[in-house]
Amino acid sequence: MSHNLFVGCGNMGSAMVAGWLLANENPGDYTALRPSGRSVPGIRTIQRLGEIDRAPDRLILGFKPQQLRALAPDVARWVTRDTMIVSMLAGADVATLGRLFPGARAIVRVMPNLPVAVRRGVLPLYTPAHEDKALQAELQPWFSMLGFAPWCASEEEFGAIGFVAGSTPAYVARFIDAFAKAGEGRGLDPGLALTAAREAVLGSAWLGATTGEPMAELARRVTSPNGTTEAGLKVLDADLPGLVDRTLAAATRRSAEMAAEIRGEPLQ
Ligand SMILES: NC(=O)C1=CN([C@@H]2O[C@H](COP(=O)(O)OP(=O)(O)OC[C@H]3O[C@@H](n4cnc5c(N)ncnc54)[C@H](OP(=O)(O)O)[C@@H]3O)[C@@H](O)[C@H]2O)C=CC1
Ligand SMILES: O=C(O)[C@@H]1CCC=N1
Repeated sequence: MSHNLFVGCGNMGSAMVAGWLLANENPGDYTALRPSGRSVPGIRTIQRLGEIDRAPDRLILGFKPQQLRALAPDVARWVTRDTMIVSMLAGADVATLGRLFPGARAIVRVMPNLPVAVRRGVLPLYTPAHEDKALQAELQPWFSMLGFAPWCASEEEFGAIGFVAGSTPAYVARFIDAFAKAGEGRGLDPGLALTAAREAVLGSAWLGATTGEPMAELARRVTSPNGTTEAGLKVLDADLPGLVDRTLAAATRRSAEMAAEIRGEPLQ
């Protein structure tokens, strides 16, 4: 049994743990380091690395990217040739991770999103040893317990999928809230408006995933000629593609800034 040690297990680490436990993983195979002493439901939590009772096979970096350079020397002391580094740190590229953890068996990047907690996440994967089919075969079932876990051929592709999926739960939450607020503005009870908007988004994505049809076709099937949806889409279509593009561009810029900060380069 592999020992999976989270160094930092807050929002995202805890979501991953919840997903793995939901998939009937053995809680004894997971340990979380949280300096605050807060618990992670279902697994052992420690406050210092010195408290681990066995060497980790997979050491999962779950703290903030800005902490990487400060924490790496202490973490590296627990890395042997058998230890895999799994990094979920936005903006920390494999070259930087490789320099900080030179003795590791492998470096794997994952960019999960929050629905991993209910095993419906999107979690792109990248390793510089991506041609190593044995490594991929070893890890695929583990990550796939949490959702859609594609291996990326390049770090650029990994970054692009991460931008499409990693933050999307936050964007979708805003989208649902905007519809709920608009419903409230039209006299709906707030709870009813929120439930209706959330279920409509969930049902639409579910339907699209079930039929596999192009999103344009799904939209067409909703849109009666000269009906209400057509009138609404004329407004939405004028702004949404540009808005989404600017949103991802801002996240991409920030990721590049964070990568430079992590490498210790001065900000532009
Ligand atoms: N949130 C998200 O949706 C996503 C996050 N990520 C990445 O996940 C990582 C964590 O983000 P998120 O979970 O949101 O952040 P949180 O702030 O929720 O979690 C950060 C964790 O780091 C721990 N920590 C703080 N200081 C130390 C330290 N000195 N040593 C060890 N651990 C420490 C915290 O401990 P304590 O719990 O005790 O406070 C906490 O568990 C980031 O690198 C982010 O880029 C990637 C994809 C999506
Ligand atoms: O906001 C962030 O930086 C992290 C990475 C993707 C989602 N949350």
